[in-house]
Parts: sequence; structure tokens; C-alpha cells
Amino acid sequence: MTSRFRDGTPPTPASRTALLLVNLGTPDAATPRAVRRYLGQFLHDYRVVDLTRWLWCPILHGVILPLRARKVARNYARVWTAQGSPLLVLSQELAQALQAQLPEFDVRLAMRYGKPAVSETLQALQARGVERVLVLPLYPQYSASTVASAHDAVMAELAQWRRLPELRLINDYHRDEGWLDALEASVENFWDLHGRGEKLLISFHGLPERFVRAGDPYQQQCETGARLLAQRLGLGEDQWQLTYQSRFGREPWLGPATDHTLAALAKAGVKTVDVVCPGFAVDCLETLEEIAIANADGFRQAGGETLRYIPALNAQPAHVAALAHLARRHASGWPQ
Ligand SMILES: C=CC1=C(C)c2cc3[nH]c(cc4nc(cc5[nH]c(cc1n2)c(C)c5CCC(=O)O)C(CCC(=O)O)=C4C)c(C)c3C=C
Ligand SMILES: [Fe+2]
Ligand SMILES: [Fe+2]
Repeated sequence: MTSRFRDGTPPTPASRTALLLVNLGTPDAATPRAVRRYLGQFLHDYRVVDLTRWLWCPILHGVILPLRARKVARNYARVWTAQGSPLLVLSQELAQALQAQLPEFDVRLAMRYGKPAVSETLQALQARGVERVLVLPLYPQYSASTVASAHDAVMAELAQWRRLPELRLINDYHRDEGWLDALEASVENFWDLHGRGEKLLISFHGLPERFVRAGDPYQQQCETGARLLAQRLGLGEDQWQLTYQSRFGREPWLGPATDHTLAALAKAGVKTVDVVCPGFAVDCLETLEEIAIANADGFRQAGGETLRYIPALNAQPAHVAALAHLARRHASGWPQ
């Protein structure tokens, strides 16, 4: 008898508890073809673009993919490394560092779009007889467009299994003490090495305002985290600002926009700005290209002098320690 379920192979003695890290995903190459493939998958996700297919597909296939893939591939080429896309390479480094701290887990990295796919990664765990899966999307703040979408991908794969693992899903860690400690130390260390700019921008990836009106807690979580970070750094209200970057499409997105704020600061006579992006667990196109290259150019063109981008937490030991602690807390009660 054939079954519509994936039954897996007999268990192996390796750790049967998995920590599944899920990040957004990235193209395989900095070419228009690879970027088109990646954006095609990304922008067909209804969690990201919630328009009906008959309306969205003609715009996506006819206008956005042909025009955007070329431009975005050039942007990727500016930050591509010998090992591949920064988002993938840095997520792999983070996963390896977490595995070293968490011998009781089988730590795996998957990408929501592109490779390694969530489905393949879970199937590899199934082949090793996984019994418990803790899913940690690498987004400190919850948005349906990112975290819920990662969870959807996990559930879509598990819907095909006969014997389900126990499953726990982490939604966010936007006010986790360990994560805030790591962020605070990272900014302080940067300032110890480079001195302080006149202003600190705390820049998050944007979101359509409509998503927030529909109940997405993302904006509130960004605001809470930014305020806690500014308090820990001892900053007065005029020394920092929360902004949103990476707008996409024509409808209103959360503001104030990072690029417009930078131009306004430059015009007001501010010469040196530091930018930190606490919504990105690891560096990627949106930090290394958009902030550190494109926005730094825009700031200078508007009359500013120096924009200094403070790197994401990446595989810094304090970040690894915070995520390891978070994973252990969420796995409490499970056999070691
Ligand atoms: C950190 C949280 C993120 C949220 C929230 C988010 C929402 C969101 N994004 C788009 C559209 C695009 N985002 C793109 C790149 C990108 N986005 C995030 C993270 C969040 N997105 C990351 C980490 C990256 C970088 C990927 C990499 O390879 O380095 C892109 C692709 C680039 C481009 O074409 O400009 C798009 C498109 C929407 C529409 C959205 C919320 C609805
Ligand atoms: Fe389509
Ligand atoms: Fe995005």
C-alpha cells in the first residue's frame, strides 16, 4: 500500500532534539537570473504580499521581476563574498557557533526562500529520527511576514509526516535580556573603538502600515526594543531616533524612513551618524548594501560627512550565548 505520508527511516542515536534556525533566504548568485528565482519565490508568499493572485501575478511577472532582478543583482554584487551571500555565510557561522554551545541539540539552519529549504532540512532530521523540534526564526521582532511565514513552511512539511515530532515555535525575542545585553555591548564596543557619532539611528526593516493596523505587533516590538536599548546606552531623547528602512511597493510603510531621516539630519548640520539595525540577526543586503553603502552615499550627498554602520550581532559570542540561553529556556522539560 502506498502512503501519502513521509514515514522516515529508523532512528539513529544522534540527539533527537533539533534546534531549527530559520532565516529569510537569499539568492544562490548575484545574477539577475538567480535573483529573479529568489524574488519569485519570496514575492509569491501571501504572508509577504497579500494580494489575490489574479491581481498580483501580472504585476509581479510583467513588471517587478524583470525590472527589479537586474537592479537588485547589482546591489548583491556589491556585498557578495567568496563564500556566497553574506546572509547565508553569516547565518551558517551563527549556526555552527550555536552547535558548539548546545551539544544537547542537533542544530540546523534552513532558509524560508531558496536553500537550504525548510522542507529538505526537516526531512534530513526525520531521517535521523528526530523526536523534538524547537523552531527559532532569526528575527527578534515578530511579524506575520517573517516569523509566521517561517512557521508556515515548517507546518507545510510536517503536514506530510505520519509520525510528528514534538514541536515548539519561538515567536520573538524583542525584549530578551541576553539579546539586549549583546546589543548594548556591541554598540558600546563600537564606540570604544571609533568614538561616538552625533546621533544614533536605530533602524528596522519596514512593513506596510496596513499590516500593523491588521494586528501585527512588529512596530510595537521595534519601539520597545529601541527604547530599551537607548535607555541602556544612557542616551537622551535628542541623541537617538528610531527609523524604518527597505521600503517596497507603493502603499504607505512605517516611518520615519531611514534614508529621509539621514538626509534631514545632514541638512540640519549633523556630520556624523551611527546606525545600528537590531532587526537583523546577521548582516545582509539590507544592512551591508542599503545602509553601509547606499544610505552612507545619500547622507554625504545631502551634506553629511560620515555614516558608520555598526555591524549586526552575527556570530559574536554574546549573541551566541543569548540565543543558546533562549533555546534552552524554550526546551525546558524536554529530555536532554
Ligand atoms: C528583518 C525583518 C524583515 C521584515 C519584517 C521584512 C518584511 C518585508 N520584506 C519585503 C520585501 C523584501 N525584503 C527583501 C530583503 C530582505 N528582507 C529582510 C528581512 C525582513 N523583511 C532581509 C534579511 C532581507 C535581505 C535578504 C538578503 O539576501 O540579504 C527583499 C529583497 C531585496 C530587494 O528586492 O530589495 C524584498 C523584495 C516585504 C514586502 C516585507 C513585508 C511585507
Ligand atoms: Fe505568479
Ligand atoms: Fe524584507
